[in-house]
Order: sequence, then structure tokens, then C-alpha cells
Amino acid sequence: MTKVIINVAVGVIKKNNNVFICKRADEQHQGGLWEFPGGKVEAGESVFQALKRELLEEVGLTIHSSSELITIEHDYGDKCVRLNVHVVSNFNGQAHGAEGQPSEWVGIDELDNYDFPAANVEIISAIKTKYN
Ligand SMILES: Nc1nc2c([nH]c(=O)n2[C@H]2C[C@H](O)[C@@H](COP(=O)(O)OP(=O)(O)OP(=O)(O)O)O2)c(=O)[nH]1
Ligand SMILES: [Mg+2]
Repeated sequence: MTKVIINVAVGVIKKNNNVFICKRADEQHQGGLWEFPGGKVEAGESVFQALKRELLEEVGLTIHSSSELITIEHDYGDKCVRLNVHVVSNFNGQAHGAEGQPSEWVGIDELDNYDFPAANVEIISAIKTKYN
């Protein structure tokens, strides 16, 4: 059987050497872990359009542009995802957990102190390679 791949837009919101992370709710897929905000790309949307919509909903930011960082396909067993990861530095607003979720600005050097989903190991190493 062919596997369904869920296409996801993920935003690494970056200001100087810090990035903004949120905690996934316990009942979500990969719940209780930290994430870079984002969500599923809907039919007919580009990754940037999905990112713009999701970052406004989840963290209250209006983004103006983004740049591709890495694309990762990961099979969690229960779900297969394609994470289209973009870096976002050009935005307006104060980042916050707009859905009530815990959130923090953290230094790129501190990311290893947080638990992320398995697919994020590669995202974090791409961030470090590019910005450290
Ligand atoms: N947003 C985000 N999702 C991630 C990351 N790492 C990772 O494996 N994922 C997975 C978890 C989910 O299976 C999927 C993203 O879905 P999501 O739960 O954010 O989607 P959504 O915002 O549209 O949420 P929902 O309305 O469907 O609950 O990608 C990450 O850093 N950020
Ligand atoms: Mg989401």
C-alpha cells in the first residue's frame, strides 16, 4: 500500500541567535514535545501560504518572507510527514503561544536541552550548521 505523506510547513522564527519554540499539547501527534511552530499545508496552498496562516494562528506573527532551510521526510510509524522547514526573520508582532501553548525564545546553543520529535534532529543540526 502506498503511504500517505502529510505535507507540513515548519517555521524557524529567528531573531539574532535565538529561535522561538512551542510545546505541543499532550493530545497532539508527538504531544508533549517541543516544536517549531507550523502545520499542515492545505490543498491549493503553497508552503509559504501555509506558513503565513499557521504562524498567525499559532504564534500571532505576520510574516513577510521566508527562506528554505531543509526538507525532511520522516516515518513515525503511525504517520509519515514531509517537513518543509523555512527560516523566518522578517515578521511583525510579538511571538507568543497564541493557542495557550507554552513557548520560549531559546538560544540556538540551548536547543539540545529541549525534547523534540525525532525528525527535528536534522532540523536542529541544519540550524547549527548555518548559524553557529
Ligand atoms: N509544527 C511542527 N510539526 C512537526 C515538527 N516536527 C514534527 O515531526 N512535526 C510533525 C508533527 C505532526 O505530525 C505534523 C505537524 O502537524 P501539526 O500538528 O503542527 O499540524 P496543524 O498545526 O495543522 O495541527 P492540527 O490542526 O492538525 O492539529 O508534523 C515541528 O517542529 N513542528
Ligand atoms: Mg501546528
